[in-house]
Amino acid sequence: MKIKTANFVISNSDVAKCPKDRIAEYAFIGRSNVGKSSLINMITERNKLAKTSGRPGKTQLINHFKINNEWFLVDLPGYGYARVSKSIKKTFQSFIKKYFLNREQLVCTFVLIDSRLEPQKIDLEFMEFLGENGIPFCIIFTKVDKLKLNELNKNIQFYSKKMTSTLWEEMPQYFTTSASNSTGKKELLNYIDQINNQLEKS
Ligand SMILES: Nc1nc2c(ncn2[C@@H]2O[C@H](COP(=O)(O)OP(=O)(O)OP(=O)(O)O)[C@@H](O)[C@H]2O)c(=O)[nH]1
Repeated sequence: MKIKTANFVISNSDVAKCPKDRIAEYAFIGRSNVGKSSLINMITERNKLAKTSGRPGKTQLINHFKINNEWFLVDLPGYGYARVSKSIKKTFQSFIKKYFLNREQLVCTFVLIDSRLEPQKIDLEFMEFLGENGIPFCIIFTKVDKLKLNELNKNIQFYSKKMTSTLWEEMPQYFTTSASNSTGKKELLNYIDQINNQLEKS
């Protein structure tokens, strides 16, 4: 898929105020600082579509971007940012939960995981929440340029073992990406394209 247009539509914290268009929606979420904004900019080839910084926790709203006038890319707040207050955390969690439980247009959620880290409780719990509620998701292992290939494979294997030894029958579909060298861009966009084509036919 070639990204021809990528337009910011709206930011808010209320799922009822999200765009009404009945087009496929793909959400991106992960722990603060996982590289979500960088990934969004990499796949859309826009330097500043999503705001990046070394400071974790800037994305605090549900941000809708319309891609090629065909689908929505949604940039969600990072979870697990320790420096926000407990009450802010609670509000985050409740509006994010509402988004997932109520957004009918959502066809796939991409859960971003830093490829260098061991499985984190907060990510596993979040995927559990998605699974329990029948919300389809894939994993994206980010920042793979920071690892050697054998280290990356080892980490993914470890992740897969952890998931399949708990709640999951198999490792969910996953992608490996780097915003530094565009690894994974084609695969991710092809995957979205494939789903969009299937939806168009059905
Ligand atoms: N080496 C490398 N660094 C990356 C990559 N992606 C992001 N980074 C760096 O990681 C830091 C966080 O990146 P962001 O894209 O702002 O992360 P975010 O997940 O949007 O952050 P929040 O707003 O906290 O949700 C920045 O310093 C980026 O330059 C990557 O693929 N490779």
